[in-house]
Amino acid sequence: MSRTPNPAFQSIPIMQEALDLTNISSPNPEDRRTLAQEVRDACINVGFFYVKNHGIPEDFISGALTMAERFFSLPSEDKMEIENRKSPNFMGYSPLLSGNNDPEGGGDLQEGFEFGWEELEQSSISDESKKEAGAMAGSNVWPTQVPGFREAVLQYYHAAVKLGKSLFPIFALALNQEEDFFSDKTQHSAALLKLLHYPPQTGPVDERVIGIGAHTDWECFTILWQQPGIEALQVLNSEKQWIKAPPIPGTLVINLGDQLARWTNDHFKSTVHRAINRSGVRRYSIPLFFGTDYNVPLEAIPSCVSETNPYKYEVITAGEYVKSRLQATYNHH
Ligand SMILES: O=C(O)CCC(=O)C(=O)O
Ligand SMILES: [Fe+2]
Repeated sequence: MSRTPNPAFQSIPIMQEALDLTNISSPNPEDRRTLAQEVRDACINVGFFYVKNHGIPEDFISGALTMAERFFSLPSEDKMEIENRKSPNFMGYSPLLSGNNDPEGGGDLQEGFEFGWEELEQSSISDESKKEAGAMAGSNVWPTQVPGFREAVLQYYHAAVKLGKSLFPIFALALNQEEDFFSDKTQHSAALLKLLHYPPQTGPVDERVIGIGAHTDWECFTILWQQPGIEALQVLNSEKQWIKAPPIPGTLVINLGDQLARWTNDHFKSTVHRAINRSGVRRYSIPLFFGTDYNVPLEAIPSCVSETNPYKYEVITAGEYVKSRLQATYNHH
């Protein structure tokens, strides 16, 4: 694919008019292709876009938010029982300042709770499917102190995973590939959900310690729900300006991560972003990081490689890549 320089973006598409996902699984291929073209433009120019009619019911969102509020209000000792550093895959609770997404930073001023794929009905998880899902799945830890927590957050998770699964064919079309290009690579839903709580940051702010420091995401794409009414997220353009990506009611933000940048040899952008909560009140957000399966090698699609745009990345499996980034982020002390 040819590369033409693009001007620095000044706002996030499609902020005025979020991309309408009503046709995401339309039986009419033309509808899907039209959507894919819009996605393609956003992926090449910005790496971030808003979507509406995304299919996640509002009450699943409010259910997950309520549980996040209850969980993060627990005493620290309760939360530390499931600290992520006790888990081989960093599942569970990450306290304030325990993670550091920006190597130049002094820790992220957020606390989180992370988990991966799990059926709602616990009995139906077979050991075999856990094993195949690789080291990034199948070993969640749950707080025991908040009744209904697991069910409510898994309900949101499964709705968001469904949305993510229906986005993969659109990304494939946007890359001029067959719609099922990612199907064999996403059999086990390597999707990690993180509940995030950002306490307010008032007074003078040390730029090295903000809600989440400048970083890119590590998976293919992220489906991000932001709490309405509180601005925090900012996205870096090519002129090194921070562009606001405020919450817009009824929408979600989709942003690309490093795996899609690697699949496309940077044709699609994994764009640097950060969050700072200066609102004076607590802020919650819920990213779902959607990657390919653990053992899938991240190899550039041949049409994205040319003499003028040679291979940029060493091939590594999706799971090893994410795991190495988790280690770097949580072992920074
Ligand atoms: O809280 C947000 O708005 C962004 C979170 C984020 O970028 C992340 O967790 O990777
Ligand atoms: Fe992020």
